[in-house]
Order: sequence, then C-alpha cells, then structure tokens
Amino acid sequence: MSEQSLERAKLTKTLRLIDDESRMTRQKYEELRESVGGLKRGASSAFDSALHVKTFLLERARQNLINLGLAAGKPYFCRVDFREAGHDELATHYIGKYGVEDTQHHTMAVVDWRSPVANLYYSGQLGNVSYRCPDGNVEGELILKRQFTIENGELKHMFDTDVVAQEAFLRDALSELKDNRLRDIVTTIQQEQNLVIRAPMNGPLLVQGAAGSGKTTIALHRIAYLLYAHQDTLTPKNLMILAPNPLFLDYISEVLPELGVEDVVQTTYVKLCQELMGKHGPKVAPADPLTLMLERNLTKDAAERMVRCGRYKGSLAFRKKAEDYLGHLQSAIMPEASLTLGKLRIYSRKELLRIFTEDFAPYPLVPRIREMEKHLSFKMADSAARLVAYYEKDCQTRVNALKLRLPPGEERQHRILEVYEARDLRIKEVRTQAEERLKTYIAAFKVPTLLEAYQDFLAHYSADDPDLLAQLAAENREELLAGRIRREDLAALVLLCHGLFGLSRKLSIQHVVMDEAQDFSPFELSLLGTLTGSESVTLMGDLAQSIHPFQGIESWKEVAEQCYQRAGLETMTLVTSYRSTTEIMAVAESVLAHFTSPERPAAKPVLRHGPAPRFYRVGEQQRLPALQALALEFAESYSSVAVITKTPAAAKSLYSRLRKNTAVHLITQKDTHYEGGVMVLPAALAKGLEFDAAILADVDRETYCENPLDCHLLYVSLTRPLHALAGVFSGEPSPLLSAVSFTDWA
Ligand SMILES: Nc1ncnc2c1ncn2[C@@H]1O[C@H](COP(=O)(O)OP(=O)(O)OP(=O)(O)O)[C@@H](O)[C@H]1O
Repeated sequence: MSEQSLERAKLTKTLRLIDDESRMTRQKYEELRESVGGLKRGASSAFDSALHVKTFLLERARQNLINLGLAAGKPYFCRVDFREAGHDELATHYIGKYGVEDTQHHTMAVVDWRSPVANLYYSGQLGNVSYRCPDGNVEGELILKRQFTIENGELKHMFDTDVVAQEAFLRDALSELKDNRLRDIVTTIQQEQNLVIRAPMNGPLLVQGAAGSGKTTIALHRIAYLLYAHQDTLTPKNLMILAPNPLFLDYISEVLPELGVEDVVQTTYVKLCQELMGKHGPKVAPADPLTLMLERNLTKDAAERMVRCGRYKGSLAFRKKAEDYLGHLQSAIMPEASLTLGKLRIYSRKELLRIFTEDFAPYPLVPRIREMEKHLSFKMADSAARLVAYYEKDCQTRVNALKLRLPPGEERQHRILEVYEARDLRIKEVRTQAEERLKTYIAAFKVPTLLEAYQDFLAHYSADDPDLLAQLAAENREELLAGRIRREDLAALVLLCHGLFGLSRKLSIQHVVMDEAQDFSPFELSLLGTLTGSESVTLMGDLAQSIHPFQGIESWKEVAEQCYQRAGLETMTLVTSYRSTTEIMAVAESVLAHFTSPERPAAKPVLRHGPAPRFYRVGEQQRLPALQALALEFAESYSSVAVITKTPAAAKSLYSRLRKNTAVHLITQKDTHYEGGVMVLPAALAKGLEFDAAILADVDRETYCENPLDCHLLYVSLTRPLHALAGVFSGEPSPLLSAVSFTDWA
C-alpha cells in the first residue's frame, strides 16, 4: 500500500473512532445531566460534594463533545515519528487542534497541539531533538514530520516537511486573503512563537514584538495553552484579556472558540475600570487624550504640558500621592467631636481616630464608617446600659431611703412613685440620646463623591509641587467640573474608589494577558497587579507602536524596574514579522529608522513578496478622486481595504466625501463590530487590526512631522496591510518618508 493509502486508511479509522467517542460521550453527558438535575432538585448539603464533582464532570463531557465535533472535520494536521534515545520502538503521534482519546484502549489517537510532545512539530527539525515534558527533558530523533491538508474529513494533500517545505507552507498561509477576523495559526506556529506560548505563567512576562510578529495571535494561543497546561487549577473565568477597544475584541473574537476555549474574560481597560467603580464612577466615557492632542491644534508648549501632565498621572509617584491622599482622607472625613453620652465620655477624638484608622483599617472608608457605626452602636448600648443600671441602683437607694424616712402611707407611696417615674424618664432619655448622638456623629462624616475626592486630591497636592500639580489640576479642571474625565484619570479614580467606597466586585483573575501593553502607564500596570492580587501577567507590546506619549511606556526597562522589581520581568522578543510583504515592511522600517530604540530590534519580514507600495503626489483637487480610485482598485482584488487617516476628525470628513461615490463605512471609537469591506478609520483605531490593503491619506509634511508620535502613527498605519499599500499627499511628502519614491497622480 502506498503511504497515501495508508494515511487515508488511518484517517478513516480516526474518524470512526471520533464517531464512536462522540456517541459514548453524548451518552455519558446525558446521564450526568440527569444525575446533576436530580441532585439539584433534592439538593441538601449532604449532596453538595457529589453535585460539585458531577457538575465538573458534566462540564468536561460538554467540552469534550464540542471538541470531538470540531475534530470531526479535520482531526489532525500533522504526524511526527519520534524515537526516544535508548528506546528501539518508533512512536508515531498525530497532532490536532483537539486531543482525541481512545477511551477503550486508554491511548491518545490524536494528541492536542498543546501537549508536550507537540513541541516536536513546532520546534524540531528532523534529526536529534528534545522537548520538555512535566517529567523533564525527552531526547531522541525526529524521523518524520508529515503535514496534512484535511477538509471535511477528506485527505486533500500531504507532504513530508523539511525546512524549505515548511517555509513554503507558511508563505502559502500568509498569502491568503483575510476576512474580517483574526484566525488561529495552530498549524504554522513558529519556533520563537512557540516559546512564548509555552512560557511558564508564574511571573510577569513581557513580549516585545515587531508589528505583525503575531503578538495578538500568540497571546490568544497562550491562553489556550495555559488552560490546557493548568487544567486542574485554572478555569477560563480566571483568565482575562485586556484589549485596546471593543472593535478589537470583536476582531479577535473567533480565535479562542476556534481553539475550543470559551468564557475567558475579555474586556478593555476603560470598561473594566468603569465596571469596578460601578455607580460611583463618572457616567461618561473618558475622553481619549490622543484625539484631544491631535485635533486641538495645540501649541508646542500646550502639547508639551499635556504630555507632562499625562505622564505624571501615569507614574508611580502619582499613585503614591493618591495613596497618601487616602491616608489623609481617613482623618479628614472624620467628625471633629468626641463621642459622649450624658456626662459619660465614650471615646475621645483621638481614640475614635485610632479605632477608625487602625482597628478598621482593612475596610474602604465608607464601609468602614458602617463598621464603625456597628462598633459604636454596641459601645453606646453598653454605656447606656451602664447608665441605666446606675439609674436603677440610684432609684433603689432613693426608694430605700424613703422607706426608712417615711412611714407607710399615701405620701410615701406617692414619693416612691415619683422616684420611679424620674428613673423611667432618665432611662428613656439616655436611650434616645444614645441613638441620636450616634446618628449625629455618623452623619458628621464628610464623605465626598468620587469626583469630588479626585478634584480635592489634585488641589490638595498642588501646594507640594505648585508647578506640576497646579497645572495638572488646571489642565482638565473644566472637564472634571463637568463630570468628564480622561483615560489617564482612570487609574487614580479606581484607586480612590477602592479606598473610599470599595469596588463593585472582586477580580478573581489568576492571569492577565494585555495586548498593546506599550499603551499602558506604570500606574495602570501596577494597579492591575493590586486589583488581581497577582503578578502573573503576559504583556504583549511594541515600543515602535507607542502612540500615547502622554501616558504610554517609553522603556520596558523602566517597567521592569518600577512595576515588577520583586517578581522580576521575564522578557522575550519576536522579530519576525508575518503580516506584511517584504516591500511594505521595507517602507515601514525606513520610517521607523527616524526614531530608533535599542529596546526594539528591527523587524525581519518573512520572505513574501507583493506589489511595490505606491505613493502619489496629488493636486488639491485630485486628492479625493485619487483616494476614490485607489479604494475602488483595491476593493476589486481584496476583501478588506482600509483608508487610514491620522485623526478621527480627518476620517469622518473623508468618509463623508468618499461615501457619495464609493461603498465605504466609517469606523469610530464607538464601533464594536468589524465588518471588512472598504473602511475609513484613524490610525489609532487601525492599530492592532489588519487589512488586505491599506491606503494612507495625507502623508504630507504638515500631517506627519518629524517627531516620535507622528513617526509611530505613520508606522502603525504602514504596517496594517498584508498585501498592498498606497499613500497619497498633496504639497510636500512627510520627511518621515524620505526613503520612499513618489509618482505624480495623473
Ligand atoms: N506563525 C504564523 N503563521 C501564520 N500566520 C501568522 C503567524 N504568526 C502571525 N501570523 C499572522 O500575522 C498577522 C499578524 O499577527 P498579529 O496581528 O497577531 O500580530 P501583532 O504582532 O499583534 O501585530 P501588530 O502589533 O502590528 O498589531 C496575522 O494575520 C496572523 O495570523
């Protein structure tokens, strides 16, 4: 029998096995469902542990069933034959997206791509290889690596791979046209990416990766891997992905389900902060400082001031000030008075302060007031009881004295009654007083709203550093007064909310994966650590795409020193860029060469060629027709085409003119859905996304100046397309495009 026939027979056998396993799993699933239902109906604590175990098994069976369903069309994509050192027999493994167990024989018919042995496929060339597994390193010889293309259960193509064949396979995968969503890359994960995916999760990991190096894709595969490797301790709900915006979440939304992973917490930083602040948070979405900066036509001075203020708000020094302010608030919100009942002093102000700031210190301030109230209410009741006892005793003494002094008779009776009535009155008074005193005391706590506290915080410290903090208070005072905030204010607001009111919920997150991590400030990164109580985090970022000079990260070294000194930041680098053609990356890298950073090695494109990028000089009147013609031309060959502007306002204005003659849609900050087709959008929103083709509007001298922000915005825009790139400018081209040649638009 030929190899092909043998593999066909193997496929048929595997598909039959999947069928049998599906049937058995379904039966098991139904039984478990019934059993769980029964246990739930008769639920009593005695059954709790049985219910717990059965629910767990039911969930496992459900997931297995889904995976078997997904495996049925394409059970595996490769085969590796491996001979372990010191052993004679050859082990053959078929590797697929989902492991398939032969439960009758207790063997794995298909091994999961995340299993240790799958490392052979991702990191081993033929010959001597080794891979890590929980018991240590396994060494041996990789004899065969065979790739399969299986569609709907049919073997379409197979080939034995070597380096050359594998590169061709990757190039083919990269040459495909993209629809509107990111896809899994299980069959073509590269060695450097495999290392990131499988890196341990016990501490913070930073991945500096060039544009298109697969950071987003790898982050998602890493999540799937972590869930597999830690399946006994980690559930999807304990993992959180932080993405830049809702549109981006939509763009990546299909990868995890394709990898058989559901229920991972996926959110944006802004949304997370708003959720955590709950009803205390400002009602409006925070303004994007980049848009303010780009669209306000700020003078150089004003822009510098904004950057300085923003950076300060993102610093750990600012966090320290916010913490100090919370310390100050503890005493500042407390009433000045001591607590008395009648002539009895229950607590002096000093004692009250100690109780509030020390005994109840673990509580946020407002819940702490409630705890204090409970404590004082006991104390008051106790003091009142002591007074009552005293009045009773005093009353009894008086009654006894009257009895001695007066002969029995009406007058004595009357005087004794008076004593009793006086006692009752005093007791009633003391009880009412105890209640009122406590009420008045508690009401005298001066609790600010969150925004009031934030404004007061900024004002409070302006005296310390009049130059910076007064400026900072003034910078967005108007916005704050109107109840509006900027993103850069969120970290301090969440911290204040945490200390003042408590947060709306506790984050039960064991590991956070952050994409576009260069856009976060040190304060934001450290805050996430505080909120999750864990330093287990994967940061995916690229300093070359840092477009938030007023808050973002300028150096990973600083992040390591400031935020993760204790745990130690593990750093990995991805330099190969998979998205764009060599021709496109050459232009992008020539732009980036204007502002290099030693912490960001130059990107190396995968050898994949495409049409040369075209840049056109247009007359004022030709701008629109040129952009329109390019959009139409690209739309004929490609399914996703982006027309990228520098600012949201420019995108809006261009869209309103283009839409008259072209089928385009505008993408704004509010969009949560990524549709594909021809779209107009600003660079900041294009970041993280990709398109078959991109047209850059207005790459002229005034729009993209020779400064790091413009350089990074232009770099981001240039690195979005996979296959084709064009640019249009009128007047003079941007100095950042000095290495690029132009043609006049005819
Ligand atoms: N090993 C791979 N095999 C096939 N495709 C890959 C591989 N690695 C990355 N890609 C593809 O390269 C493109 C870029 O990936 P991704 O968006 O994850 O990169 P990124 O580093 O996050 O990019 P950026 O920072 O520019 O947004 C995607 O289309 C992805 O599918």
